[in-house]
Amino acid sequence: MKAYLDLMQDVVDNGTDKGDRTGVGTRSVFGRQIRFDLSKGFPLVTTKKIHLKSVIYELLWFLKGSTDNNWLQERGVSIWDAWATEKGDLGPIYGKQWRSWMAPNGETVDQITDVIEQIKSKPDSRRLIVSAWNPAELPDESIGPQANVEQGRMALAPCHCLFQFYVLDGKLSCQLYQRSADLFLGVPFNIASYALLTHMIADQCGLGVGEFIHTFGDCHLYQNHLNEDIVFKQLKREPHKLPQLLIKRKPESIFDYEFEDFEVEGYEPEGLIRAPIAI
Ligand SMILES: Nc1nc(=O)c2c([nH]1)NC[C@@H]1CN(c3ccc(C(=O)N[C@@H](CCC(=O)O)C(=O)O)cc3)CN21
Ligand SMILES: O=c1ccn([C@H]2C[C@H](O)[C@@H](COP(=O)(O)O)O2)c(=O)[nH]1
Repeated sequence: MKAYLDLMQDVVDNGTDKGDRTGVGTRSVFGRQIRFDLSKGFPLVTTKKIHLKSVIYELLWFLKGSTDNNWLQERGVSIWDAWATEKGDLGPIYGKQWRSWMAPNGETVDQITDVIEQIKSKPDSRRLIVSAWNPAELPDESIGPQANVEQGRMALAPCHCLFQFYVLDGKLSCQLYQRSADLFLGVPFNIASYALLTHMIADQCGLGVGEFIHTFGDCHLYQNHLNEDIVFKQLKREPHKLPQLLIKRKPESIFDYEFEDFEVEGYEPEGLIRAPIAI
């Protein structure tokens, strides 16, 4: 995970201090890319402990097409609590756009089913894309997350907003475009989530895994993470060897995986580093 630490150092060294929507303030760079060869191990950050359980349940929740925070809460996952309404609604965020994007004729598009079908039938296609960026359902920035949800809009605009697959020599690669990236808290989750998704889709399509390529727009460190207890503490740590992902079962479809199907072997991280989240 040296690439991740190098990117963090790059933002510290070359970033510009800049205001942002949350009012916390960031140090930010624009336009970066890191890549991981998924055949060499599972890219789970080792310089602090990552709560993989939250990552796995969040991905299964996206794949179910759910935007109901109660489903996550029932499984002990609280990462979306700050954006949900009292009833647990998050508006038409990722799960909705991935599985039931609203078409003008009133029908819905299941982008996940479609992209898997395309990977299987047309692996050379250059259109193997899933987009969560639906301008018609973006939040109104002048009001808060819950008020947006009450108006039928997304609680938060998609950060990991578009991904594309590529098949070569029997291996599946995935590239993500992330328009906005909270490098300390969000990005380790995003890397692990898309690496897991690539493994699952490769499994379903009878392919091996290639690379995960992570491309960033506004890549930032929040000002309240830029201190000796958080970012600089992590930058002093040496990355450990990567763990291996084991998928113990191949279900009928991408939508039938369960939490217990995944095991990560050999994960020996440094200790947890807590940090405040910008809302
Ligand atoms: N500012 C910000 N950063 C994000 O990364 C982010 C958002 N907002 N809003 C929407 C989602 C929610 N995500 C989150 C939210 C919380 C954690 C977090 O607190 N992580 C802790 C604890 C993990 C846990 O409880 O499972 C960590 O140490 O990683 C991570 C990602 C990612 N997204
Ligand atoms: O998966 C995610 C979701 C969110 N983030 C971060 C990126 C930003 O710090 C905030 C979103 O604020 P915007 O003003 O909408 O850009 O959340 C992330 O890193 N990963």
